[in-house]
Amino acid sequence: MGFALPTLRQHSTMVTMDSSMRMSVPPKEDYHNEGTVRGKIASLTYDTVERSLSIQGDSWHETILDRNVIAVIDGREDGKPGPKNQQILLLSKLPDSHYKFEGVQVTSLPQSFIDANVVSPRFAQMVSYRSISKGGGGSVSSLYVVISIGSGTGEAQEFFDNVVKPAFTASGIHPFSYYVHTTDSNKSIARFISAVILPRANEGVSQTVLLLSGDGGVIDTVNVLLSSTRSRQYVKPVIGLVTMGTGNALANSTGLNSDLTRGLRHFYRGRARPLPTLTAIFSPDSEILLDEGRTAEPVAPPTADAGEMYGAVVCSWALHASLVADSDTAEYRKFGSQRFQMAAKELLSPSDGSAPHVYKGQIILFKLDENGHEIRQALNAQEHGYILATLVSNLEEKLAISPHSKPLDGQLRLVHFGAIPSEEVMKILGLAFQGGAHVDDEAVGYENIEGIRIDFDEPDGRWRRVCVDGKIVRVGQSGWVEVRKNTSVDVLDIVADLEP
Ligand SMILES: Nc1ncnc2c1ncn2[C@@H]1O[C@H](COP(=O)(O)OP(=O)(O)OP(=O)(O)O)[C@@H](O)[C@H]1O
Repeated sequence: MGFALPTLRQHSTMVTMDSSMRMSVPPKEDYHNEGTVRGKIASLTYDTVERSLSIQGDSWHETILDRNVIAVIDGREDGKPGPKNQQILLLSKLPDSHYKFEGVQVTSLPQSFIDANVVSPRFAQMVSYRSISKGGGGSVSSLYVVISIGSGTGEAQEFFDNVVKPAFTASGIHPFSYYVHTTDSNKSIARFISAVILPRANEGVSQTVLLLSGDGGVIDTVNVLLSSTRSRQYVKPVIGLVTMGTGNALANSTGLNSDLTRGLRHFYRGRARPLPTLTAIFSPDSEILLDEGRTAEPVAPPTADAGEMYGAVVCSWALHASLVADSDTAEYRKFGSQRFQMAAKELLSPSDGSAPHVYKGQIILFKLDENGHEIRQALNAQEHGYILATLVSNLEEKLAISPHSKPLDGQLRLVHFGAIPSEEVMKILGLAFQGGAHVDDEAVGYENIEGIRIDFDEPDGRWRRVCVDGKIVRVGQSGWVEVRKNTSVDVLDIVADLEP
């Protein structure tokens, strides 16, 4: 045949100890096989340390990294002799930041490579269900794709066209078998969830929604589902997330962004897991700020005593809420996640030469004692700089605001510090970008909480702004907010490929 075999490397991790503590080397075909790639004969070697597949052909060589692989589709067991046809769903990033998808046809992949990349049983079941449902027409269609064209820097449509759609087709999910919703306003996702997903979930239909969005798409979904009446037959929708946002806190904290597939690998390989959420209750005259703060609408319905909002990421006041609010303009958004640091600098060293604001209010923490009973603990300080309760570890890829948080662990944690000099604040925020080292700084408080209540003592509404997952609420004069993690309601699952 005339093609050179690659030199086999010694795979240290492939050597294991059996029960009698003798060295046991797995069979060679676990990580090395002779097969074909794109119809050409090749020698395939999987390195489980580097997580890379080395392909040696007659006069060519190629390396495929797991982090570029959306998934492997293993051939069907049809009982026929000969090698199984398999497919590697491969994503490459081109130099101009565009993506190229290829369904690489192969045979005889090493078993260790298949094991590390094969689609999950959940995904395989979704595909086989669709193939027997005659195209998913009528009432059987339960897969939806939402393209949020306003997220991040506007890549969602192109990513769907160039990657998601062809990857779906290659895996047996044909365009006629799922429904695509493209956003046309900032209310689009909420309306879609409310009009399509919620009624069917209440009828007991299982549904999967792949969101191409930032955190916003998930949060809109959480808000519709938690604020609506759910029937006894309610079946939690399963959400997949392809990360297209600016901060992508949820994705970065859940590991969805740890490969090059923008979360698509998790959708193919992950399990559905409950998404932890929080509820923020606001005093009656609080308003959600819209259109860069130019307009506002009440949080509470007209006759209600208080208004509720729901989140899956963060609820904050003081510096964090102010910088999120100030940076939420078309002008700032052009700078991507840099916008937060730019707004923080302006708040800490105002360009008009004034001193940074000292935030005033009374804070009570809700905690559990050793018997699991709730206790209330007032913070001694009346003056604050930073108050942030979060369910996630990372607000941005490198901003580890709560380094002890584990993916989807459901623990609400408070990060806080008082009215300290701006230089010290900058130092603390800098440490947060260094693996979350700020939580060891003596000026910073970091603790597990069940919830928090803030009674504001701020005459100017600008300093009563609270952030719930990026949305800004201006609390009414002498108003309050009470935030709690949701322990008894569980309205949706998110797909993530995590360690069991
Ligand atoms: N077609 C559209 N027209 C107007 N607004 C849109 C449209 N599509 C999406 N939006 C809005 O754009 C915003 C995008 O938010 P999303 O969270 O998805 O991205 P992001 O803010 O860039 O990222 P992150 O929240 O992760 O930082 C949402 O408020 C959404 O409702």
